[in-house]
Amino acid sequence: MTEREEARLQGRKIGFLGGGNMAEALIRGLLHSDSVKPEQIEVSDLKAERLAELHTRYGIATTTDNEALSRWADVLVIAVKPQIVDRILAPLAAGLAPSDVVISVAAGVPIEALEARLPAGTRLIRSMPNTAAIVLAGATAISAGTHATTEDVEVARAMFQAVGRVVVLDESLLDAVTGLSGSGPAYIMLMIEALADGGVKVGLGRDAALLLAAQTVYGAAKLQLETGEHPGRLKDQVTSPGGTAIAGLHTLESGGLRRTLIDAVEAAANRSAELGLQMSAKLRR
Ligand SMILES: NC(=O)C1=CN([C@@H]2O[C@H](COP(=O)(O)OP(=O)(O)OC[C@H]3O[C@@H](n4cnc5c(N)ncnc54)[C@H](O)[C@@H]3O)[C@@H](O)[C@H]2O)C=CC1
Ligand SMILES: O=C(O)[C@@H]1CCC=N1
Repeated sequence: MTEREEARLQGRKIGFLGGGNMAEALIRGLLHSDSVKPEQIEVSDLKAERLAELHTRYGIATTTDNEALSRWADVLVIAVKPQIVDRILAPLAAGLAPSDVVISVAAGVPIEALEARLPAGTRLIRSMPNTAAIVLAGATAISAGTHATTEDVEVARAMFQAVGRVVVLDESLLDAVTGLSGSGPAYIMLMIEALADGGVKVGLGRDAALLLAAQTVYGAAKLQLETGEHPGRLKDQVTSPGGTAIAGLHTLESGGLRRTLIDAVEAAANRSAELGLQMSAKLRR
């Protein structure tokens, strides 16, 4: 993150409404990256036990009062499950100032639906991060709401850039992002587990197999990101004529790995769109 981006977060009070997996990934990433101090973060949640855990781990303030959190925060991150977003928005109105920025991470909940439940003119950003934010390797897409300023987009960009990479996209593409990078860590974990199982099947110990599987996925991703080379070319560099890699690749092609991955992204994107329609209908009621 550049100094300019870091400066965008300086002194901002960031409130997380909902202290679950995604909120913790962002909090931990933000604190590890040193772009915010624990005094700049507060979390609200229904569960006192969960709040105590977050306080102990990160030294951040906590509350069970969502409205008090919205009063305190300059940047309010909505990090509850999509299904309950409709219930938590209206009570926040009294605590929101016109200069506050609201950032939603809720999968599938459209800007239009969120804005319908927030005070008129609320500066809103919709985002789709992923859990790799916890190790500063997140992938996030953000879209500006109707009243968000360029500066608001930059504040959101700085927040997510502190914990990984960011793209700014039109909202119409966020279901696609949810299907790919938002849900993607789950797909890759399945692959790491399966690769390690493969290693065990051919005689490796479980620990060595898991380490080699995870490091291979990490290294391959880093190789593509840092060289910017087409993945097909990088694949060819591993694949000698009549060699081992082509034998493995042939098996993956026979099993339909590419088609299955494409279908998985599409299925998750469709589910995100479906959730969005349900949420929109609920929020307009
Ligand atoms: N987990 C993931 O990989 C990703 C999640 N998201 C989005 O992040 C949001 C949160 O997801 P997770 O953190 O996975 O869920 P989670 O279930 O781990 O966390 C949600 C938290 O909200 C709290 N909560 C429930 N009702 C509340 C209320 N009325 N007031 C305050 N807190 C309340 C719960 O006690 C829980 O701690 C969802 O909208 C999801 O779509 C987005 C990208 C990736
Ligand atoms: O499955 C879910 O609801 C969340 C949204 C994006 C990733 N996981």
